[in-house]
Amino acid sequence: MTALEVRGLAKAFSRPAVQGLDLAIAPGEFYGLLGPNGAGKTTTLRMVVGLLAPDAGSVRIFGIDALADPIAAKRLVAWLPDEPLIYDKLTPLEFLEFVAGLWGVPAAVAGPRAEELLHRLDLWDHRAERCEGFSRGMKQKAALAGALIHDPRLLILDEPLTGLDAAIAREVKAILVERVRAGGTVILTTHILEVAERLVDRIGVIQHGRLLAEGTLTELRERVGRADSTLEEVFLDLVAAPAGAADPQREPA
Ligand SMILES: Nc1ncnc2c1ncn2[C@@H]1O[C@H](COP(=O)(O)OP(=O)(O)OP(=O)(O)O)[C@@H](O)[C@H]1O
Repeated sequence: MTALEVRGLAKAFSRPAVQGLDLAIAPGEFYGLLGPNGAGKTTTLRMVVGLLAPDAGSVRIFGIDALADPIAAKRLVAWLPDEPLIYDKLTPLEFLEFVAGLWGVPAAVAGPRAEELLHRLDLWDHRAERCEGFSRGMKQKAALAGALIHDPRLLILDEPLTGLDAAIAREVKAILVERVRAGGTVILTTHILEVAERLVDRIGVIQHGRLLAEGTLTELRERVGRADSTLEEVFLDLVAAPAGAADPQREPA
């Protein structure tokens, strides 16, 4: 069973944003979705987590049809948007208590988990302060703690490291890697290609709402014929190539 299976996903606003996208992500995989600005990454993920209705296609989360049974699918997923909203009249502890309640996590489980998350994310000393006075990075950390409080099987994060200082970014990366090692599935988007290069198992590159290339870094390097190059070089080659040119298995049009 896949953790996430997307088939023929499509969404148009004034122009097509996602065009017949297929993705299959295995349980325990750390997957990076990359693409230039406006490629359709956020639109794809918003459809996956049920915040946006697709025009066409299907989404399965651990075998559950997310369009037919959105509540069952959503129970397995946490979504951290790039600009998360938190209830900033609450303190981080109150926020986590509130979010845990929404997920039906028993207080005896949520309490210690909240404490651990706040320690790890360096928010413990601020646990009794209202989030409204927090910096952008602190709010982002509180939101990440909220995403982890119900211990989701599939964690989806949109640009999770933007705005975080180096120490916290490292801690967040460590938390994500630990989740994957423990069998969790993590999908993230990032423009920080060094992050993707070091963290993820597999990379999907999308452009104009279509999957341009997918594979491990080694596979992507082979595809563009650059054995020792960085992901940045591979990525720039892929997105600069005319459609189909980077794929040796594809017949020229
Ligand atoms: N709510 C919306 N209304 C109209 N157009 C939208 C909406 N959301 C996204 N789009 C358009 O869909 C396309 C894909 O946007 P999307 O945000 O998915 O890209 P992205 O890959 O996440 O980009 P970025 O890296 O800049 O965050 C863009 O052309 C964008 O302008």
